[in-house]
Amino acid sequence: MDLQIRNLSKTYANGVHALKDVSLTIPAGMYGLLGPNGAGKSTLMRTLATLQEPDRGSVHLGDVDVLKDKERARESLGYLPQEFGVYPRESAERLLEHFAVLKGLTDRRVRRETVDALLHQVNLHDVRKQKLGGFSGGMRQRFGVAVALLGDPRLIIVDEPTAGLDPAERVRFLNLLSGLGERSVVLLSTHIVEDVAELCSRMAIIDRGTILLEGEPLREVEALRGRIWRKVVPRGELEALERTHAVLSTRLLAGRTVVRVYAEALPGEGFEPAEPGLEDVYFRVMGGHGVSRAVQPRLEVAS
Ligand SMILES: Nc1ncnc2c1ncn2[C@@H]1O[C@H](COP(=O)(O)OP(=O)(O)OP(=O)(O)O)[C@@H](O)[C@H]1O
Repeated sequence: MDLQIRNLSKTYANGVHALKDVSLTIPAGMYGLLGPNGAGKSTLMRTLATLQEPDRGSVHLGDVDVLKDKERARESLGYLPQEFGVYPRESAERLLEHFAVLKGLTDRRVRRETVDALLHQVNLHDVRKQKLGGFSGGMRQRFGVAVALLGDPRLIIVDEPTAGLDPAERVRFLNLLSGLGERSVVLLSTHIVEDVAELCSRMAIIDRGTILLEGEPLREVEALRGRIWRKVVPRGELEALERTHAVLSTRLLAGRTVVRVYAEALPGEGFEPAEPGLEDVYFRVMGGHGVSRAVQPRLEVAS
């Protein structure tokens, strides 16, 4: 069962063209949707989750027409939004039970077993009697996953889940997600490149409503092997270098600037070959799209 997205377009009332003819085929497994803020990720996620309408296009999950048959689609859907409100005075166990009733788990025994298993799965069983108001950000996110997993969904949508989590919570949360992707489509939307690099077997990069790249992270990284170079440069030289080289990214390291450059062959004196990473793929694809950021990647090479 895969998710087929065809020619989705959406323009908001204020004229923002948030999705421009987006088509993707997403197989079972972890799929990363990567893009900067405002790229259109949430618009796409909310559309797939049947929470808003596109202007054009179609979405099929297996044989379910998601946009036309929303009721059926919702039965196979689990959605973890960027932020969700919880009832702070309820315990994790009680609130999950409540959501289970809403999801149609009416048999008391089955419901209890399901809730119990989910609390174990997201590692909240020990704290199931505690009030959600006292939970950390990571615990809330894991509770959100338990809610999203009710009813054994075929499509799990997770929108920007690791923003605001501390490193230990993040690792724990990503491990939890990676266990889900075997039978279902798990769609992870994020602006954090490492989340995708660590977890996803396939991915797409989106910016300004357009898919810029679709593929396998490992393969895309390998394709850059031998073409990524690094150099430590004094501050004053950076600007000149950016005019003559395809600078992908710069990073401050102990007061000096480390520059990463894309080039088919040794780009000049003082450069050394660097191990390519998904961040290089990302910056290379984003280059030339006029993204405003402190360091603007430039791909044109002056003659
Ligand atoms: N309800 C809305 N009305 C008008 N414009 C909107 C609305 N929702 C989103 N937008 C605009 O559409 C574009 C895409 O937004 P979207 O939230 O889908 O991006 P995103 O990739 O999820 O970014 P973020 O990580 O910031 O949420 C942005 O320019 C945003 O300002």
